[in-house]
Amino acid sequence: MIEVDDLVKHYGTTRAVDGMTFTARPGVVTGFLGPNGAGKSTTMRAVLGLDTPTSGTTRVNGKDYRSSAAPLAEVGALLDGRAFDRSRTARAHLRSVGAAVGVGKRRVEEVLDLAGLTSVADRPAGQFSLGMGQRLGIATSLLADPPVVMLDEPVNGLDPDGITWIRTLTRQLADEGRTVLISSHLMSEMEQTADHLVIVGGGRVITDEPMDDLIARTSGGAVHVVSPGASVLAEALGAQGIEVEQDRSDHLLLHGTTAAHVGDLARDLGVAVHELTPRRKSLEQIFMELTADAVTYRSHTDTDAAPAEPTGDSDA
Ligand SMILES: Nc1ncnc2c1ncn2[C@@H]1O[C@H](COP(=O)(O)OP(=O)(O)OP(=O)(O)O)[C@@H](O)[C@H]1O
Repeated sequence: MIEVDDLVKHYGTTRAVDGMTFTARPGVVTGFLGPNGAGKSTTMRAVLGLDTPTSGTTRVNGKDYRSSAAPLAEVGALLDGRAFDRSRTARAHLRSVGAAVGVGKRRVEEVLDLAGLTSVADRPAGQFSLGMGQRLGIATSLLADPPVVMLDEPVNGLDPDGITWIRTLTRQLADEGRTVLISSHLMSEMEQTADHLVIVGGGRVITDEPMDDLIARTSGGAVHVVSPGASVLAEALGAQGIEVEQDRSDHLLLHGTTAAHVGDLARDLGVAVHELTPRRKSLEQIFMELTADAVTYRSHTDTDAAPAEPTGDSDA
């Protein structure tokens, strides 16, 4: 478990973290999201004792991480994916970290395999692509089999195969009962990876809740229906006080109801339904709305409704 309690970190006049409180729990993949400069990396560094808080506390499994006797066996962290000697091979790098933390060669081979690096294990890490470097960083973080894993932007530089690998790996780590805290800017990816979200802006928590709750809460209970009997359905639903939008003769958009209710009503009325879809907002849309006031660095071409990333799932 990672506990962050009223954490404050000032750099001169910059309030990098301004009263951050949240808990990342075991068995759950917690997504740590926020615009550039929101304070995510500073918080992660504070948890690892790499930054001294101005005030507030952080704890790992109930203790101050700085007092840990075996820190790498307690938290596996990826903060800077390129933090290794570039002239060393991946295998030599892992063996040297392994020797420092009391982990043998067999475990090195296991994490090389886990990270998909076995075939390039004897190449100098300096020749690695950004994605391979990320894989090596993650392999290093898992060497000592830690119960807590904290990854800052792990999918940076990874190709689709690597992104899928991170998704599967983080799920597996959480299913094994580990605490997994992962920051990312890729919302469509986080939507598929995280169970729980801590969204931050301006050094503070904006929302801290399960992903499904956040999406349901902010999507407003809309349902999309395609039916040859749309008008009959629209009349019956309207009579129940449900707000109905009919944009095409056979398409309805309903607000303040559920797919189950509409499906049951259609059955009672003997109306065929060809599509019945709860409308959910994409995490990208929700993130943009929640953090609009907290964005420090915004390009001049940004618009209010501009999911930059194709999610393909916004209205599914
Ligand atoms: N060592 C430092 N010295 C001075 N200012 C810093 C330092 N580290 C971070 N900051 C500032 O603190 C704020 C928070 O930075 P931080 O890197 O924690 O944000 P972040 O959410 O991780 O951002 P990003 O998504 O861009 O990585 C920023 O304004 C940043 O410029």
